[in-house]
Amino acid sequence: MTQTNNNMTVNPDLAMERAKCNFNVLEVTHIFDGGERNTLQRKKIEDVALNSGASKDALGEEHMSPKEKYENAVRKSCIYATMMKNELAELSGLESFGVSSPVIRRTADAFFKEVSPFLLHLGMFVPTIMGQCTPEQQSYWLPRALDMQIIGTYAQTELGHGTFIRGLETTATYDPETEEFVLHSPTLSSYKWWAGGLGKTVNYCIVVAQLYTKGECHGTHPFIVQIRDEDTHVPLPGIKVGEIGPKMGFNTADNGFLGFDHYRIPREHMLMKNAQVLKDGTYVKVARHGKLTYGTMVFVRVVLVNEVAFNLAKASTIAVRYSAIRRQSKPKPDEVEPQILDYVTQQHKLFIAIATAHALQLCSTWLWESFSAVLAQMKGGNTDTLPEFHALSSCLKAISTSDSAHLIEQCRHACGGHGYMISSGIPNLYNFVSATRTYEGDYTVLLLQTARFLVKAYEQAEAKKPLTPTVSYLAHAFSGSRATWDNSPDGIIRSFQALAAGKTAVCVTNMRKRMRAGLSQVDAWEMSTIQLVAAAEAHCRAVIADTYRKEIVRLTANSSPNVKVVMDQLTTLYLYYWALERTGDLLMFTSVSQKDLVDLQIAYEELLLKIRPNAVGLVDAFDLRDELLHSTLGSYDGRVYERLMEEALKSPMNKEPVSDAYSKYLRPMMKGKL
Ligand SMILES: CCCCC/C=C\C/C=C\C/C=C\CCCCC(=O)SCCNC(=O)CCNC(=O)[C@H](O)C(C)(C)COP(=O)(O)OP(=O)(O)OC[C@H]1O[C@@H](n2cnc3c(N)ncnc32)[C@H](O)[C@@H]1OP(=O)(O)O
Ligand SMILES: Cc1cc2nc3c(=O)[nH]c(=O)nc-3n(C[C@H](O)[C@H](O)[C@H](O)COP(=O)(O)OP(=O)(O)OC[C@H]3O[C@@H](n4cnc5c(N)ncnc54)[C@H](O)[C@@H]3O)c2cc1C
Repeated sequence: MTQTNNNMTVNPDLAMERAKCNFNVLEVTHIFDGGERNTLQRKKIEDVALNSGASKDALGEEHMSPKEKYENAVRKSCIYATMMKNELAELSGLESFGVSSPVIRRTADAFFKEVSPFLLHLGMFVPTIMGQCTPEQQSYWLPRALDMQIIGTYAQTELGHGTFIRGLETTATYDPETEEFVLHSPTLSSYKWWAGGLGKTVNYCIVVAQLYTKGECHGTHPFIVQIRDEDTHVPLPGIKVGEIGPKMGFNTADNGFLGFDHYRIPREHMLMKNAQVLKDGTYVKVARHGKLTYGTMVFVRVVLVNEVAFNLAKASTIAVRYSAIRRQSKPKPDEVEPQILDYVTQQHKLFIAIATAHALQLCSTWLWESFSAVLAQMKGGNTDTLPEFHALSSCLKAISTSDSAHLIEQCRHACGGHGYMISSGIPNLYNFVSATRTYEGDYTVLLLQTARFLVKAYEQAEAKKPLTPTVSYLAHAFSGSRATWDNSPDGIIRSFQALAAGKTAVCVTNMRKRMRAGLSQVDAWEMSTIQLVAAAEAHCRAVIADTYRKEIVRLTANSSPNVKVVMDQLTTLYLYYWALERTGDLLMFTSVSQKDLVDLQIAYEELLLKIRPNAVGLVDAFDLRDELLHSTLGSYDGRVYERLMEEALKSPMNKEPVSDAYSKYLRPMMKGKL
């Protein structure tokens, strides 16, 4: 039986859940939007972008051929880009449209079940122009790029190398005679590979290549390169470009390959903010830090934490709403089948997903603010805070993407068979987010970057030198005794820090032992990398836990009592969950006893029950319109079975009563005539 609510027919179980929610949902929405004003502004943007129906497809994307899917994605990208230039630019209060605004990103998702072929234009091409060009170069390129007169991408990765940027093979050799760079792909493995939009969409790209001048190699540098004619879109002579083929996801992103045959570009097309080549070929280093050319990657790593938090919020909304309407099994024979959300194991799967979406959302805002502070200092020529920020953004990118991918898959498990339907929305979310664990720096590789910083910080702590804020806890690593366990939130956070310090200490000790036994520093490091990755992960979990807790306490200082309670319950759940996931480590590095852990498990289970009545309210607070969810299982009205059937009937397979395959193959085979 269904119930009508605000002119909408709502599943009665969902209506009941909403009736029993005991906190003000809108208040929580405001917290995560950063205030009521932002919520109103976001809703206005969503109304303008989505109410016209321009985001809808006549035929579901999943039923289109690859070519149709791509063309449809370009069509909608153009509609959305035009909206951004016109209606949305003013509404979003952005000086330049689109660049990294989470609201604009969020709204754009309504237009694409997978991704826009313009993602790299806005996500990396424009940010590279902003971050790597001189003011003169910027004034030439930025207006054209922002106005979409040119469309670009970021072509760094090659067939042979993605992680090891210093190993890239594409060359850019300066010719002082003509004042040009000659771009060349000397081998098959030097072909650029993966850049989004490169296959068919863009006419420009940022190319990262080894710079040679006066016979000397100066390492990788970025160049802006035209690859297609601005009018006909035909690839220019000397350019070999195409699309790389079907992938697990990102199938509307036309990721491409690109090779150069002695292709010439003007000298001014080297992005010269951090290093320059003068007309006579003299190389001049401008930047005070050698890794500033990696700046766009750092920017995207920061953005990605927000991006995956948003996608996890979507998956948890779908799975929690579905779990409220789905009834299964009969543990008590005299009662009706329970909602699957009543099973404690289901709550264990789902509430950590909600808490993690909150934790990552708040960490992403905090990380963005830290990034702005680092950029402001660097503007004044001070790069002192960059190593700590690189270590921080690396581990947060690695852990947030990996945790989100894992939890999105867990949300799919929580939806049983129906979660496997494309129309549930979860497979597309998983395919998108699982890629984020690899691109923009692979998980292991980035955690090893953080580990480098941790080891150095540990050595500084050992020498009683001052420590930077995110690793200040390492100063307590030398007390000689195990950290005292205490199950208060602050106590658990201290234990997580003790765990990170303990793991780092083990790594340092083992590396020193191995070196004393004759291993080189490089080999001793390599042999310790499993533990170094674990130390960096532990550090990151301590940072996330600490930031989440502090931010929630700060943001709910003036909230109504029930909002305070439910937010406190979720942060506590997050801390208990990770303590229980790491019991072995806690036993190694803190004074926790077996009894403490048994008690903690019981406290965790009781907490799940306390959160249970508010579960639907908590996902409603993400305030994700149906257009953003793209889900038969997660829509606000909970008409799950009706939607599943409606979607099934749209399948082209159902257009004819008997498939052609019957007369072609089945019948002859069954009649013995094949
Ligand atoms: C509508 C609006 C839209 C907005 C968009 C919104 C959302 C979407 C967002 C994004 C777009 C979407 C999709 C993106 C698709 C994916 C794009 C890509 O993948 S682009 C390619 C990315 N590639 C990588 O990330 C490569 C990873 N590799 C590296 O980063 C490096 O090679 C390395 C692993 C870090 C090693 O570098 P290197 O060999 O040069 O350095 P080391 O010798 O190891 O270290 C020396 C030293 O330098 C420090 N360091 C390294 N990197 C940095 C850095 N970035 N910043 C500061 N410092 C750095 C390192 O720590 C060492 O220090 P020390 O220990 O002191 O010696
Ligand atoms: C969907 C998608 C979109 C992309 N878009 C772009 C784009 O627009 N532009 C662009 O330039 N690139 C893009 N990429 C490429 C992406 O940045 C790289 O794939 C990524 O950086 C990983 O590099 P790799 O593929 O070389 O992996 P590899 O480095 O070959 O990794 C393979 C394995 O080796 C391990 N490994 C590698 N090095 C080490 C090490 N030093 N220590 C320990 N383990 C190691 C890794 O952990 C991993 O398990 C995209 C990739 C994907 C999947």
